[in-house]
Amino acid sequence: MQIPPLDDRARDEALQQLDGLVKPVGALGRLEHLAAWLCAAHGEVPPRRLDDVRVVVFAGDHGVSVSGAVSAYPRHLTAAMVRVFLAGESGVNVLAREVGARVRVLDLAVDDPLDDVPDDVRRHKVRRGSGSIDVADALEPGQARQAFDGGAAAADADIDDGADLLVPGDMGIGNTTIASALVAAVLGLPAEDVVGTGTGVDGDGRARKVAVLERALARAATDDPFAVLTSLGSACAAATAGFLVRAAERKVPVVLDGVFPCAAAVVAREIAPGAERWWVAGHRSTEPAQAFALKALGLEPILDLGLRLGEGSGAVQAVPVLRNARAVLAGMGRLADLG
Ligand SMILES: O=C(O)c1ccc[n+]([C@@H]2O[C@H](COP(=O)([O-])O)[C@@H](O)[C@H]2O)c1
Ligand SMILES: Cc1cc2nc[nH]c2cc1C
Repeated sequence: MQIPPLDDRARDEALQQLDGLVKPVGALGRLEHLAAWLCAAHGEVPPRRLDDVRVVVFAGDHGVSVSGAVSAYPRHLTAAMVRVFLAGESGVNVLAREVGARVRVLDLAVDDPLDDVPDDVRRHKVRRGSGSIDVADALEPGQARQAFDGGAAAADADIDDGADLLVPGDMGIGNTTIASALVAAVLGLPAEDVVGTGTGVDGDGRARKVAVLERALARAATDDPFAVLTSLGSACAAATAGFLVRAAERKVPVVLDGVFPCAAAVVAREIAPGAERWWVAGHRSTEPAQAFALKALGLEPILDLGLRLGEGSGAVQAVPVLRNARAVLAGMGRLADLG
């Protein structure tokens, strides 16, 4: 897939202008790098405002959560949370409202008919629950591509509607096991290194997750990124990858969230090398797999608040920082004008 480059001239021009603002050189730290990144993405100095921010929460279930062994919470909470997102009462709904971002939820593979929710929510639904990766492929042949295209269509819809910035969110009991599997497979890491405690499992729970992952990694075909999504991923992981790649293709910056979107990003970069240049990391999650993913993508998280909620909740809190980065470059005076 062809990913457009960022504008290095705009980046250099931005860095030069930042050095000339009424402050010691470099005094705005990483805010300066973020401002220069936005200039490179927009191809202009200063960059455009980031007024229209959209979060898409990809929701789905996994075979690994049926036994209740890999999460601190039961599987039916995924469907229940879809209704909470629709009611505007989830963590990300509240945090997004504070920054004026819109949130929508898409059911890719929730194990519930959800026939009480608007049809639009289910328009990209691939199946009810992905397969249990320790014993079978997560997806049937063709479903990874179908979900990837659904995620790309979701990005297209928001971009066509005027989005300046996109945020992929996730909701799915068992998601941290799937995210760890993707990171381990793509980066060649052992299960023991990538598995975390997710929603809050104890030591035994974490050991069960490691065992599930070891069986999955021993079983799975991982020769290309779509094979990885099919064998170890999920409909949501494939959709998130499609969302990320399409945003990059259309030159719309993305703020990544926690472990699940970052794991999807590692796979998406295999599908579309260079797409990662269009993404920033919103925050550092508590999951080890996210740290490995960010390192591999060359991304440094903006915030580090110990969050482990998912949903896009960390990424939306980084949006004001990005807006501030643009504002200082656009609004501060110049040292040269002091005389
Ligand atoms: O974003 C993170 O890093 C993160 C860390 C731990 C848990 N979560 C959220 O919790 C759910 C997955 O946790 P688990 O324990 O069921 O794998 C899923 O809905 C995620 O959005 C998210
Ligand atoms: C209640 C709840 C809300 C969530 N949001 C994202 N993951 C979640 C997991 C649970 C259990």
